[in-house]
Amino acid sequence: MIDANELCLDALQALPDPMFIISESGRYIALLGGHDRQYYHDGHHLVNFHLNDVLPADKAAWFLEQIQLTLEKNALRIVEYPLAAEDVEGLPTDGGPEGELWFEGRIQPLPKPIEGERAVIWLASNITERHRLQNQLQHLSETDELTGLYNRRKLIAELERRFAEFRRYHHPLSLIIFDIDLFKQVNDKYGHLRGDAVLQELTELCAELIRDHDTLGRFGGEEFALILPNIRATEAATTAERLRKAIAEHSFQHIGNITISLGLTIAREDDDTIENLISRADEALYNAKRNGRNTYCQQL
Ligand SMILES: Nc1nc2c(ncn2[C@@H]2O[C@H](COP(=O)(O)OP(=O)(O)OP(=O)(O)O)[C@@H](O)[C@H]2O)c(=O)[nH]1
Repeated sequence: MIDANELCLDALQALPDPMFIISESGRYIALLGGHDRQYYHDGHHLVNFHLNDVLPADKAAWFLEQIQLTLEKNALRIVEYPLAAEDVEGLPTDGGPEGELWFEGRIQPLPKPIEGERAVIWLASNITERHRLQNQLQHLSETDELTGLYNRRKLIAELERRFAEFRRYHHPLSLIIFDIDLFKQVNDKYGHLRGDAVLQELTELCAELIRDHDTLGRFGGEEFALILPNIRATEAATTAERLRKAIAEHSFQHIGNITISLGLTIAREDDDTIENLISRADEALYNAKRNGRNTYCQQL
């Protein structure tokens, strides 16, 4: 006949992921499972130590906060966090995965106190590979393949974020939309691949001319957008002129000189959405084209 207690214990010991039992004050009460050294280090020495004894202060505080929140909610909580073997005092470094690992922690309150203290089960699954893929996917979904710049989707999200800051804190915000003049002729004369190379070279040139917190992205086709937070209209106009001049003076590989036209606007108190900003910048760009190209116009 099967001994249910023995089976339970065997099953717990064989858990693929480490299961910590941690008290409300942060003491490791027990550790079960997690024996595969391909995914986990041996953390058995942690038992009876306190989170503060073995983790850097900020990490220990974060773990304690998660335990507290779980006990308050009295329900399962799922968190994701990075942790490297070097972060954990006394962890044997021979064997076990290297570098920063990402974990999913499934934290569940225990029904009864242990030695007078409330406690949780903290099941830690190594999700490093999943995390890496998620990052890669996110990067792909936000990036324009040809230029490596933010794509339209990410630009819109970034503009939304900056516009919310403008509405909330009245931080000034400018938007420049620019596009290459007569780019169709470049493609027709030199071919699409050379045209692509121009888009890449132009990207590198522009990236050198903007501030760290400005956001440059490809809005679509040969159209780019530059989001300039915390800048006055006059400074944004200086940036527009700087870009225009730098492009006009640059000799692009194989094709020589090209020019761009730019439309500039700033966020206004009566703007309801970023669509207002985008359409004013577009209008300004259209005016720049009408004014003979290789220039910038503003629609404030
Ligand atoms: N090589 C290349 N060309 C592109 C890409 N995206 C858009 N284009 C080209 O950009 C050109 C845009 O042409 P138009 O909209 O007529 O504008 P334009 O010739 O630049 O003229 P203006 O904007 O009026 O100065 C088209 O020939 C598109 O094929 C791209 O990824 N690579």
